[in-house]
Amino acid sequence: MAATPISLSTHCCSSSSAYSDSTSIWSHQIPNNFLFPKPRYASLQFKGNAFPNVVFMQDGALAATVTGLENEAAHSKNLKGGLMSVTPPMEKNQIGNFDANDDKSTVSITVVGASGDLAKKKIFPALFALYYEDCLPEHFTIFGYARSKMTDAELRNMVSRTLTCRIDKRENCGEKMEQFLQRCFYHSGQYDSQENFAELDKTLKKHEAGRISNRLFYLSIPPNIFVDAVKCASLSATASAGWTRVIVEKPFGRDSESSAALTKSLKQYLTEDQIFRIDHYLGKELVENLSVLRFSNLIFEPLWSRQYIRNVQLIFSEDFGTEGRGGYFDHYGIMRDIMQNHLLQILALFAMETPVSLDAEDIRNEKVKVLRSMRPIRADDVIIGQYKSHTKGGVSYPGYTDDKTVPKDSLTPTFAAAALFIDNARWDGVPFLMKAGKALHDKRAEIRVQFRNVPGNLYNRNSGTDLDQATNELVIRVQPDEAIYLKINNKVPGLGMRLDQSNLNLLYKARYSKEIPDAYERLLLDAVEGERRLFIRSDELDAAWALFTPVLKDLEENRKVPEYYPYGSRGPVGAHYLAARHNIKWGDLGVDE
Ligand SMILES: NC(=O)C1=CN([C@@H]2O[C@H](COP(=O)(O)OP(=O)(O)OC[C@H]3O[C@@H](n4cnc5c(N)ncnc54)[C@H](OP(=O)(O)O)[C@@H]3O)[C@@H](O)[C@H]2O)C=CC1
Ligand SMILES: O=C1O[C@H](COP(=O)(O)O)[C@@H](O)[C@H](O)[C@H]1O
Repeated sequence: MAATPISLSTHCCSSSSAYSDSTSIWSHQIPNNFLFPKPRYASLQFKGNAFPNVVFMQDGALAATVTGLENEAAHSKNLKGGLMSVTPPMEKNQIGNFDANDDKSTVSITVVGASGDLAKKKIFPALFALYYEDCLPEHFTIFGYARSKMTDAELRNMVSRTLTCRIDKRENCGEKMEQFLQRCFYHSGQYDSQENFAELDKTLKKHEAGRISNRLFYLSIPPNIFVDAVKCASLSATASAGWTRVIVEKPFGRDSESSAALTKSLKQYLTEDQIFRIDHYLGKELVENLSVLRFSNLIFEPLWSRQYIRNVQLIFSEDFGTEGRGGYFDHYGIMRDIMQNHLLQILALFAMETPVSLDAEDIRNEKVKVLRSMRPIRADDVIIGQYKSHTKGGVSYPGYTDDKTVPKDSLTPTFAAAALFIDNARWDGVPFLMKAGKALHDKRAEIRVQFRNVPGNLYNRNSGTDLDQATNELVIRVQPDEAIYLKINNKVPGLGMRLDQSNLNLLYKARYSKEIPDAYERLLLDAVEGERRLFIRSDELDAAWALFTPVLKDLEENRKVPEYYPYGSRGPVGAHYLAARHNIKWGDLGVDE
């Protein structure tokens, strides 16, 4: 039989082929004893065949689904039955970006700042979850690097206290934890010492045992030492044969100027492709789902414009203060901590045009375009607040400036609300309201899309229901209790004609029994796989800072005094005035919240 070109790609943990690294091989069939990287899925796209068939291979099984064929079951059976063989035989390490069964290469993940809060809280637990789900390559090692003196055993002890198992999968958890911890090591060193990084390099090499080394450095350190650490890692501990990547945590500067300077410094040592700027909100399930909702359902995209959408609200609130992080926070404030990154990233995904494909560069190109179409925020369109102490039920909650690491006269906002505008054909005149605050009455992150009213208002005439007050609203609740729900008007059952508003509700925990992975799991896996779709490109960052820098400068230079709100309240009343100026009511005040 003549050979048929097929392109083969692998991706982990999801049966949907949102992205892939492809390797073209010439073959007409695949051997039934071929080892596919467990539990990743491999998709084989046969080109030049009569039918557009895609074969998904799961857990090494030869076929789970064959789409595009008339009789899927029969073909799946045939494939399982061993009709397949590869000519020429394919090397295992030809698959995708890495092959979990690949004996020739290894991935070393170094958590720089391993003794810190984020490493303990998020990074090590996410790495364990990936290990638990068999998503890490066969040969991997995790290194903790920080100045603190620790032995491997002490690091393992520290890490073990933070690990938990998936609620829905507890089998072998203790065993898996033990195996994971045996892959964790510690190296103590300074962040600005090339010598210390050269020692780390030696230790990494020992563990890599002559395999092709791929290295991922996670900078979980304060931003003022990012460049030192990158310099030393790049000059003294770069992978010699494989790839070297660096995950950089926010903040990426405090304004356009400092962000550009940081990018310039990082690029002295790394190419843009090696820099993975993390915004963990992009790794959240419902934020990922935003594009799926828009681009895979016919009913939403046609409504996604100024023609039907009255306003969009991006809301973030936490029911605790800056506890423990006041020192960091005071230098940044809520607009830099939450709005300029997390909320703006969501806005960009929400408002961008349809990308050419789901490839990282196509998506990021669209995000940059929409960000560059936005108007820099005006000081008039921003209100700021700061929480003050409050006693409730005999418990007293501290004010922001009660934190010992915060100056007593600090004017740093812990709450802000802003109106943003996109000056393009799709969104002209539609207010995008953002609201973010700490020490509020609840914890939530959501996107609310308020639609325009129904023209004609037939039911007002006939039954006295004012539909102008009962417009449709689509809510994408990012957390907690992930959900997508749509408020619609319906008739109250009975002989009369009375209207009611109800929710069409997709509540994730009711629909899916599987636990939702933490954002850091997805992002770490993507970084290991070289998938950049959910990381911020430098031009995106520039565009984001261009929107916020002028207003931040204005507020700070004029020492604008924040509106004080009690700990645990709904925030400053100014947020309502701001919304009212745009003829809008915040959606999170309703009964469905
Ligand atoms: N914590 C969080 O929830 C979040 C953090 N981030 C970002 O992640 C990064 C790490 O955050 P986090 O873990 O909270 O930070 P930490 O303040 O806990 O610092 C991490 C480690 O860096 C070292 N370190 C701290 N201060 C200094 C200093 N002045 N000079 C040199 N080394 C220092 C310490 O290790 P040692 O002394 O052992 O060297 C410390 O354990 C930061 O960029 C932060 O902005 C982002 C989102 C959330
Ligand atoms: O980046 C940050 O995010 C957290 C909130 O993250 P979440 O995943 O718990 O919603 C916020 O508390 C912190 O101030 C900020 O730096």
